Amino acid sequence: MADPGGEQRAALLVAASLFPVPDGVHFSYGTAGFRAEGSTMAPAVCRAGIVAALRSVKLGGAAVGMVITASHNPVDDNGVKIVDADGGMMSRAWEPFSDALANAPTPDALLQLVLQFAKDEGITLGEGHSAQVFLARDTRPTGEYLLDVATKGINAIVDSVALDMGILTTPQLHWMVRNKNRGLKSSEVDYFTQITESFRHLLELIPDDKGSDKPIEKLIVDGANGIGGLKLEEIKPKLASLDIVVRNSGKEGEGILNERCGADFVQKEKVHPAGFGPNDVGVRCASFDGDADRLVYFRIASPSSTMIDLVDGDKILSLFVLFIREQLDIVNEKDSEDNKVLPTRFGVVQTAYANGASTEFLKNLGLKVVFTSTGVKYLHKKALEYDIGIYFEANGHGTVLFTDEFVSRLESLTSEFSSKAAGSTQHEAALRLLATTQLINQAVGDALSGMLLVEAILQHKGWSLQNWSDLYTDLPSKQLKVKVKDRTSIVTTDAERKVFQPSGLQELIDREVGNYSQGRCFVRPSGTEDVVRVYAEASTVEAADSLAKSVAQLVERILG
Ligand SMILES: CC(=O)N[C@H]1[C@@H](OP(=O)(O)O)O[C@H](CO)[C@@H](O)[C@@H]1O
Ligand SMILES: [Mg+2]
Repeated sequence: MADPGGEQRAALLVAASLFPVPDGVHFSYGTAGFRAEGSTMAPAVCRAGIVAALRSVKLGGAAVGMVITASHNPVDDNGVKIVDADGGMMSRAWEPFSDALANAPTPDALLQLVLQFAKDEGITLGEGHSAQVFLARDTRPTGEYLLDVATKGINAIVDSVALDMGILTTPQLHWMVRNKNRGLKSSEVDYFTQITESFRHLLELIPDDKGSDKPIEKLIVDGANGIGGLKLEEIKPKLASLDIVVRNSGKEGEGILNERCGADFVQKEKVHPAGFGPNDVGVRCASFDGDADRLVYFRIASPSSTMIDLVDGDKILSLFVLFIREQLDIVNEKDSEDNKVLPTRFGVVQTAYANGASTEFLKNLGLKVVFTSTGVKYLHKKALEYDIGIYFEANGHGTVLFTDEFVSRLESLTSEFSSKAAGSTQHEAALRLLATTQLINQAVGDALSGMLLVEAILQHKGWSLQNWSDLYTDLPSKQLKVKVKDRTSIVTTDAERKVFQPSGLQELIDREVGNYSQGRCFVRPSGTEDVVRVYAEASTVEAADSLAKSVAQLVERILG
């Protein structure tokens, strides 16, 4: 490459020496970016800033994002995730470079890495390029400091602009980056307007003979003491058609971020979050995680127990699938199978953690369900292959993606209907689909926008949480973590559902599974923790527990 010049070299050397990597520390850009105890994150965050700015230069100055968050992890942790110009996760092709840069042992090593990478990628530095990086953080105490560190990293690429968007949910920043690069309105106010207006529109489109005439029942939202609750409080006045109470709202003094609350806690422990109790029995409740990109629903079953009936990501996916399919069927009602006005390739994407009963339910609807490895970046990429691609992780992260081509077909169809058949059922169904494309965050899973879509669909169908929950009954499942010497010695295949190495382990797992009715079990190394995860499903709680336990013992025995 052309020599970037002394100013650029000096800027990189200064940034690297400001935040050296301590001996013995190793950062790894995992499924959720870099994550560690917040006070140790500065070297990784600064260098992620350099990566983000380089990414923007590479993409001709398109906006790229950085979010300072550790999601559902404890309040003292923090992390950083890079958002690509399309609003999704950073291209996986850049992860090895991000890893190498975060761990560069000396300023000179860092400089050499950048120079080499810029050369390999054809990035020309120091020649009047432009780069812009949108920054956001969640409510963690180390957030402000790390945002400043990130800015220093971004500024180490000369002529880059770091734009602080403030304290936001992770999906808000993804949405802003996506919209900005599409030349669309991209401020936080625009985000709120879009989701609240499209929600209102969906409610207006509920046919008079549909929905329930009962008053809307209260919804209690667990904000995980994070940013999602604060944002929900902000838009509550615009959601007059909902009776929302926010608990663990993130307001000063209400509780500690993610501590015994939030979507991750609720989904994994299957008990109600802190701040909920016997008075809430039977009420429809939702839970966000700390950065509001996960959503689950639940209901406290009895005053004498902390146990809940969980409505997880798989059931949210099933509800969305039913609604969207119903609208598509109405739009296409008068057409023969091979001559539809709105032919649609509809794809449903899950991971191995999806409850087997949900997959069965979706297959019984005649849908093809495809599986990917764990992690949003895999699911999202797969879902992009369809006109409408819908994905969810059981833990509540997911969304619905519509191709631009599909949205423009839908737009022309709605204008055609409005001139020829205004107010017809077909016209209204097409408008509902269009409002859905506006409401759901197409950059990434979003608890706020996902919750509004759930609420709109429940009202449309006149359904209670019970009706929704009754779609199918989850198979009992159990997850365990096993600490081993080297988790990477497990290599999986078939979307992580089978062990490939060490050889022989899969056969032993199969033999165990064979002992259980409706048994299913898989093991995989976590991408975010130093553990091997074991997941088991069977026809009873005891059987699922026992299968998980036996397989965990196998893993321990073989991998130590
Ligand atoms: C079983 C489980 O919940 N795994 C989570 C967890 O990944 P692991 O690779 O399992 O540690 O964190 C990911 C990032 O948040 C999330 O995408 C994924 O679903
Ligand atoms: Mg999260």
